[in-house]
Amino acid sequence: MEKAKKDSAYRAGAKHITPETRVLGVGSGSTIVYLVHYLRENREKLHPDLVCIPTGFQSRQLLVENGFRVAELDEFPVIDVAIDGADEVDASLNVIKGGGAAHLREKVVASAAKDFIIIADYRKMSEQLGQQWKQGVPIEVIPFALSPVMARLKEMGGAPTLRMAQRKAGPVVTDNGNFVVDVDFGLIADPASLLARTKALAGVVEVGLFCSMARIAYFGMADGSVQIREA
Ligand SMILES: O=C(CO)[C@H](O)[C@H](O)COP(=O)(O)O
Repeated sequence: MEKAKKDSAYRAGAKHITPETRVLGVGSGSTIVYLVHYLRENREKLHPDLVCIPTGFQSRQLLVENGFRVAELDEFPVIDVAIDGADEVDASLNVIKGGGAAHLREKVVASAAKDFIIIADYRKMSEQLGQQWKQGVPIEVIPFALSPVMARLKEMGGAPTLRMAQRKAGPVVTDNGNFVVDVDFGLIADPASLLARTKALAGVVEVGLFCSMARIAYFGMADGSVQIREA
């Protein structure tokens, strides 16, 4: 599995991070660690003034520890390329993200990017969302709105669960001070419609459905190959 993650990250890095890439969005998760390894091992191929915009605390730390310059969107509101992991990717390149509770900032960074690329291992590849990722769609909710949002999600046919922290009593609290509700909607026939309906609920800050955003996805496969899906 680690090899598959590394293969996808290195292939995408070699293809999409060129000497012209000045501002790079760097996502979150375990696959992204390999992208930072790629950057570390290929410094001579990078823009001399490369600036990285991390999507959260984890990738920020990782980039700083490896000697890369990190900045905020205030300073660099337009990103050349953003690369991020995924929890599931369907045949049309709709993506579920938020397994690491970072999808709000991940979506902001992806939206600011001229090009958004996904890296993942083969477990994330599916035909329809909900096939592989059984944990549900991550939805970031302000704590004040938790109960009404949970009730509305049930009315919409979902099975919501408040994500609980490990090694801390109580719920997961995001980098933005909010809660995450994982909502099982079964197989998702129309991700864009589900995104619109869930995002419209008062108190929902962001939904971990990324529709019509990714241009290309790289999947590291069990046999050592890398499969590519393009929008
Ligand atoms: O969306 C994310 C975090 O919110 C991650 O990108 C997603 O969970 C994939 O993580 P990993 O690379 O560890 O499988």
